[in-house]
Amino acid sequence: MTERFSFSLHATDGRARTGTISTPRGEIRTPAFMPVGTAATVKAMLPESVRATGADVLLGNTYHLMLRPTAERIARLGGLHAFMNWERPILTDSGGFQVMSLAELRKLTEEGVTFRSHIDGSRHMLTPERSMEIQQLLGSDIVMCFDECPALPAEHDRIAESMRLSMRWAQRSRDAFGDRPGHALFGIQQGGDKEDLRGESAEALRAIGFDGYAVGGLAVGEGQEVMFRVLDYAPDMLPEDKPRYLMGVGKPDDIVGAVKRGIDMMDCVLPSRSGRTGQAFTRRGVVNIKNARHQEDPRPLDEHCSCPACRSYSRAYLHHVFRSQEIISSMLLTWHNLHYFQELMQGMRDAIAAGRFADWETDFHAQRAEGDI
Ligand SMILES: CNc1nc2cc(C(=O)NN)ccc2[nH]1
Repeated sequence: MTERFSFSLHATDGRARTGTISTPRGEIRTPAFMPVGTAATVKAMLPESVRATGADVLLGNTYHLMLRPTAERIARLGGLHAFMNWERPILTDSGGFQVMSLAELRKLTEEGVTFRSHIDGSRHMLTPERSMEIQQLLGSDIVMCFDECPALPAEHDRIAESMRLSMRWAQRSRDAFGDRPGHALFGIQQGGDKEDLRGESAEALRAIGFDGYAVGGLAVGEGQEVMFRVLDYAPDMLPEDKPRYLMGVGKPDDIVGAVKRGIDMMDCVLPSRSGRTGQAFTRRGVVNIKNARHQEDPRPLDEHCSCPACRSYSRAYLHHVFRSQEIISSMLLTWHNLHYFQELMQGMRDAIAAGRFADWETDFHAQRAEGDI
């Protein structure tokens, strides 16, 4: 068991990399997909079920937990790991992104953001210092800098102004985080889809020095083509010996394209959220289980899948429990989707280690039927 945080690369294939992040709470195999546990739970899943899908690390949301039940209460109860019964690594975001997308009556200043809770209208403030305090109260293993994430498309000057604020906040986050062996602080590169601004941001973060570096400000409406164009240069601007984390991504083909371009970690609500809306991801594409064509289909979602949904239930059954809004519908489809996402990551880790990522990617795209299946 290591007392420190470290990252070691095992193999590269083109720009794709595979490695291990070692933390005091366990190892993270990269490239890694992090299920999102917003309110101290991965919705519709027990923690042991999340582990059974192959997840090494979860994401927790600072914005939600600071509002309810509050970071102070979670700290009094022993921290987020004990509270939610997940003893492996947890990465928490800083709250910056969600305060801009969920909170009401937001006011942004150099100091930070004041806002009203979307739950009960109570007034709150997030600053780099407060965000570090909250993430420390939660007991997070990987802490994210407090930053601002502009929506795209946006003008160069607007993106520049936002990125430079985020870099000043990155320094304040670093100063407030202090020296915490075994805990990591990740900086977040901003700069939208502007290569010069992405470079300026990377240099600013490198000068401050972080344990890992996120590519932020993407998957905010720019579309896959623009996102991949940015990923054609942005990750390589970041230190190659540290983990690179692409925030908020994504669909399976987004994930494959990001790993191909040097990304080591990702998180997305897609597998869990879409599971609750009846969307099942398979190697051949998406199954919309609510579609009437599944109502008497005795086959599993995916005959090659070993998850509980595919081992023991038919599409007809999944169609029925979804239509009936039965709780087991969310349980089975979420489990299946998280299992599929982890299988995708394992497939890429193996392919990169064997130097056959290009063949694996060709096969990945070849298997995907057009449209619904
Ligand atoms: C779903 N898309 C998406 N983009 C994100 C960007 C950030 C970011 O730049 N934080 N500083 C965080 C979460 C995101 N989720």
